[in-house]
Amino acid sequence: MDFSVLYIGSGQASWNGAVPLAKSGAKVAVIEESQYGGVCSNKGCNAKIILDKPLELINRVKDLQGRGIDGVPTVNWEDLMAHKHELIVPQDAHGKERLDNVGITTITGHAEFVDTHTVAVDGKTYTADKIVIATGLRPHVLDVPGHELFENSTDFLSLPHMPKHVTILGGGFVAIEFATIANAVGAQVDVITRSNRLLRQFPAQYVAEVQADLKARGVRFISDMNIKSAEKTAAGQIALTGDHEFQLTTDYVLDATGRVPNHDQLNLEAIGVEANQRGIVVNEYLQTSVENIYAAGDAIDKQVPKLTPTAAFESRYLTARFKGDNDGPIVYPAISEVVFTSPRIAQVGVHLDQALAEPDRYEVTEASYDGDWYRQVENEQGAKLSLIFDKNSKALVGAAEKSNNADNTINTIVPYIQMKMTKEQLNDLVYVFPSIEYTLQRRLPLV
Ligand SMILES: Cc1cc2nc3c(=O)[nH]c(=O)nc-3n(C[C@H](O)[C@H](O)[C@H](O)COP(=O)(O)OP(=O)(O)OC[C@H]3O[C@@H](n4cnc5c(N)ncnc54)[C@H](O)[C@@H]3O)c2cc1C
Ligand SMILES: NC(=O)c1ccc[n+]([C@@H]2O[C@H](COP(=O)([O-])OP(=O)(O)OC[C@H]3O[C@@H](n4cnc5c(N)ncnc54)[C@H](O)[C@@H]3O)[C@@H](O)[C@H]2O)c1
Repeated sequence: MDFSVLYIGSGQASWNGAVPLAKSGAKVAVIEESQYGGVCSNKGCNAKIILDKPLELINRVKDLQGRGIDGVPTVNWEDLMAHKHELIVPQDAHGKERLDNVGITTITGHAEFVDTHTVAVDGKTYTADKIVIATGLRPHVLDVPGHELFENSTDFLSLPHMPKHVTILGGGFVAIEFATIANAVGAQVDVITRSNRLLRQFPAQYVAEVQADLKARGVRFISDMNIKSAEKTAAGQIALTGDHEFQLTTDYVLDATGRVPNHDQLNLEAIGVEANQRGIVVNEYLQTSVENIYAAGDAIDKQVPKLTPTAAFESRYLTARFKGDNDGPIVYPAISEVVFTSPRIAQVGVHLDQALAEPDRYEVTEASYDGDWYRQVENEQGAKLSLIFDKNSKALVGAAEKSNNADNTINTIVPYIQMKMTKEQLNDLVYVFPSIEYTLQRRLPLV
């Protein structure tokens, strides 16, 4: 065999495990057909958070108007985009170097299976004892006449000029995060959804509040609407039609109707790897229906969120398994999530909606930060934290927050929940004062 382990794809689900595996002496190869480092590094999380940063700052400045700050700056989209390019363009080369530097063989091109131990790239074949499929997802394309006029998340993250009127199809992460950005940069934003519920992963109450906030800032929501067609107008705009004779003319359409697995381009049927429209089917060891072939990251059909930290966790799990350090099944920890709206919503552990629906099992305490002197240093209004306790064990089992600092608060809570920390242990943590963490600690039932 040419290699001990061969990874298809170079994203978070690949390099987080491949690098330590190679360092331990294994003969490792990574095949990448596009940019090294995958979606998060090149056209996902990293690029998005750069575009979000000025919004976050501006929101904080707005909250302090007349309280020490006069005047609100505006976003210069072209300069911001240049800053984004400067940081993101080198990621591809860095991603390859990270692999080359530890002796991993990098192969650039599209991989397809020949048999269960052999993969072909541009007519050349490579063999390996074990193969890890880490091929991720690509944007879904809404199947309507004229869809070629739509752009996707990758296009938006390199948009040279912000159009006057941006229309977004979908109500998930990408749709709402990018609606927040386009609105803050000054575009008229319309969000068209086929149902009336946005961001299904997050607590209904907090999502409704974020939506109301976006509406107040001028974002229009058109719900229960199926788009039927798109056409270019004589003036160069895009004319959309939908249910009940709906018509809308706009400058730009972002198709944010989800992401689909790339496994349809791997010749899996020929070698018997089972897959469906949600991803590759794996067992509790991340093993596919073919014994020596594994899968990790967004590529797999799984219940846990398809996020960067889960992809990295799975990659590290596989490395521990391949090295013989862990022969048990994958056990997912408490997984935290955040949506980068302004304010943000973040959560970890038991879902707030589930906890509210099961009052016999869970106790939920909701606290508004409006009366909290430290959080009011920033004068943010309407920030809220829900803590979820198991009624039997009294343990903290979940939390959700809506605030500008929600990601930080929830990160602080992650170890409390994951380590099942007791009241005594929580009481023993000494945080910096004043700080968000100190403020949060005071909300927990300590001694
Ligand atoms: C706009 C956007 C914003 C996001 N923001 C966040 C965020 O803020 N936080 C967060 O946690 N997650 C975020 N995500 C999700 C995150 O990017 C993914 O969960 C993560 O990238 C998954 O990593 P992966 O390695 O499984 O797949 P990917 O990163 O998709 O990597 C798969 C790689 O495989 C390659 N490939 C596919 N098929 C082949 C083939 N046949 N041959 C060779 N190579 C192939 C692809 O080119 C790609 O580079 C975001 C996603 C998007 C699209
Ligand atoms: N902050 C973050 O962590 C973050 C940010 C962006 C993306 N992501 C990840 O990227 C992935 C993709 O995000 P996304 O927003 O593209 O997907 P998503 O699944 O979150 O949202 C897709 C949206 O499109 C709608 N939709 C699907 N098919 C449709 C159709 N035929 N017609 C109309 N609407 C349709 C869905 O109802 C949903 O509202 C997710 O796995 C997410 O975890 C994470």
